[in-house]
Amino acid sequence: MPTLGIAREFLREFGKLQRSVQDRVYETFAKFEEATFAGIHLELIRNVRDSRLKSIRIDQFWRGVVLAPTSGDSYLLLRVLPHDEAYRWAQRKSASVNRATGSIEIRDVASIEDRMPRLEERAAATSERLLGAVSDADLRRLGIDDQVLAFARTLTDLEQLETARTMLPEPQYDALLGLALGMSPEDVWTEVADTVEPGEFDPDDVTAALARSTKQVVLVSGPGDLMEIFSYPFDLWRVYLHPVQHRVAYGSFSGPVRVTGGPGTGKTVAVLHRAKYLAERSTSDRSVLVTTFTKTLTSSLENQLHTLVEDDDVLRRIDVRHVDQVANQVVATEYGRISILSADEQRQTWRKVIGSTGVKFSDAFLAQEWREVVLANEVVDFDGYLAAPRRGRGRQLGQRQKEQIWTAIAAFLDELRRLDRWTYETVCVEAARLLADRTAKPYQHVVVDEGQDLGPWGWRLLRAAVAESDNDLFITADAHQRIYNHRVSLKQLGIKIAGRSARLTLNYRTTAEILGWSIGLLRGEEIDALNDDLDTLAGCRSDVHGDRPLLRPSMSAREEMQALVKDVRGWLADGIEPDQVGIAARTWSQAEAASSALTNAGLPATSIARSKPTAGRISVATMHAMKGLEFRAVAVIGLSKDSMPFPKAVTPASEDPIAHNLDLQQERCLLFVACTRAREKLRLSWQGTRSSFLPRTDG
Ligand SMILES: Nc1ncnc2c1ncn2[C@@H]1O[C@H](COP(=O)(O)OP(=O)(O)OP(=O)(O)O)[C@@H](O)[C@H]1O
Repeated sequence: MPTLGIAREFLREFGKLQRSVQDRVYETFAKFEEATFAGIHLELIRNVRDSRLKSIRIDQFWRGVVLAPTSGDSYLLLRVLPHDEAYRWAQRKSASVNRATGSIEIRDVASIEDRMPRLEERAAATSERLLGAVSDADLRRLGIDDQVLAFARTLTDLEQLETARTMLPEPQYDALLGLALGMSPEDVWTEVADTVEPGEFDPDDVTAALARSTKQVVLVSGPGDLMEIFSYPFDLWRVYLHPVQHRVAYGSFSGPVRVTGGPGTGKTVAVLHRAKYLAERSTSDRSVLVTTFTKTLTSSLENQLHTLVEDDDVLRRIDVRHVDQVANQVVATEYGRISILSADEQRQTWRKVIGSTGVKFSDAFLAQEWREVVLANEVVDFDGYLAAPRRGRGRQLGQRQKEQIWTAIAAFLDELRRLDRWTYETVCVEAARLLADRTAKPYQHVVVDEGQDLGPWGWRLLRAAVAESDNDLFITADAHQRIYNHRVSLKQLGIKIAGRSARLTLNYRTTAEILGWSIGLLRGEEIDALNDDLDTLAGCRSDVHGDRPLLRPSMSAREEMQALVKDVRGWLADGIEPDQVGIAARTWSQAEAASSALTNAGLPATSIARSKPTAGRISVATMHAMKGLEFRAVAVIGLSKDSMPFPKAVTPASEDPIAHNLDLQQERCLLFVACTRAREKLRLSWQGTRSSFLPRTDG
């Protein structure tokens, strides 16, 4: 029976073809099961370097380029292009089998040859080498062959490598990029090894190579499968996972697992598949909790689970709710309905306490001290407070000051009790206490997305909600996207992940240009990764290329809004649907202003603080609310010196230098989150002087 493979890279292009051409592509290949390709009629291409590359007629103008090995019955569809372009494309390419992974790879052999003399000339002028620290033996072990090795040895900077991306065979490019971005050969090997089956590879056996090429090729098992793939060319995550995603989502583990990875590397996708895997093996309803920290994210997880899981019985076993909802339910079941203080009411309560006790600290300082020292360390009395570590707090306090603070905190808690009111934190603390005493836990498995933003009280609750057992907790997190100042150590919270960590590095969302630019915003920041270790973005990369981010200065707020309306119109005119456009602002009032400007200009816009992203409407939101979402085009507005970092969110250095630096880091992370929501277009604007976070030049 013939095997048909579709190059994943082609699928993205397929999604952009006209509907009529897409239909013809489907019709051409839907017959593959009944006819061998000899029957479908492959045409020879003249002057081709690799005679296994043939053309197939799609319609009068369009041709497919197919890799059709001389023996066997396997075929790989590589491209669909207008006739002449398809021929030119094929004439420059050749196929091979990677030595390390055994997977199929396509290279632009003609361009590599064309590029070599210039690179050699430049290399002769300097002793600098991009991969000078890596030995030939390591490169070969990672699958680099003779031609690519010679090429790699001439490289003197990262840009030369990046511009060669479309020429080099993908697995070899990935390995070189990982090394160039600072990964060790061992780390690169760990990634490569995930895709390798032990044994020798026959370089001529294309059928076996296709089966091994899960990263590059989607294998089609029949017309139904083909229809499914062509119907969701952008939703491949439902069916085909990166090997690391697959290993973590479909493996069995003897305890909690942590998956880290930069933005867009498929952590949420891993969460969704994990929930499906666990629910399929579970027997009772609502036994798998899928959770995160906000309402918008929770509803987005719920929608995606409905896309992934078709069986209603399996869906019923999954309970999607955010951590505060879980806590609320536990506490309300015990005590009846509870009432939570709003942020404003909390501030007023602190101020009242300051008035009655006469302490000389601000309400913000006391609230932080309570959360980050008292609650984080489960302090219950003054002696405990004296002994507690003050992680992330820089201001030194003497015994007398601590006495004052403790008096204020005790008065605040008395006031909560007197009013019979709660805060989100106290609900979590109480829920964790109630659950810790129970042997029958509410869940068999807990799956957490965006774990970097849960506070210690949230983690204690989740730990108490599931018994310590195999596959108890599955956690994804990216500390670079931490937008609330919670610094936790999972180890200290009783969540032991030693030996059960994985890192995702391939970004599926954002173009390399947007990702690289956004990573630049965080350069030099040391960011801890939930477990007393540092997180890293080394190796985080994207294979898709596009425009560089656009920086748009304005003289006034009015001018900034006018330019925004103009650029958004341009995106819509280019065919980007309104619901694929996101506008992010640092503050609520900036978001409101943008929403009004767009609406007044007749463009459909919705503020997603009030409702979910809506079909047919542009989403406008604060950067916080953008978390976890993605859009084809994103405008980040209001990036003036006075708004970003947002002064109210930054503790003055004079009050607490450590908190000051952490607050600045958090503001940078927030901008990073907003920028990495963009798939293809990113535009940043400000009025007057630009934020110090932005590069000084626009190039
Ligand atoms: N294996 C895959 N194949 C194709 N696309 C994928 C794959 N995994 C994820 N994606 C796509 O990549 C994009 C980002 O995925 P996802 O939201 O899971 O990333 P993330 O790491 O959770 O991102 P963030 O931390 O920035 O919110 C989504 O559009 C998703 O559909």
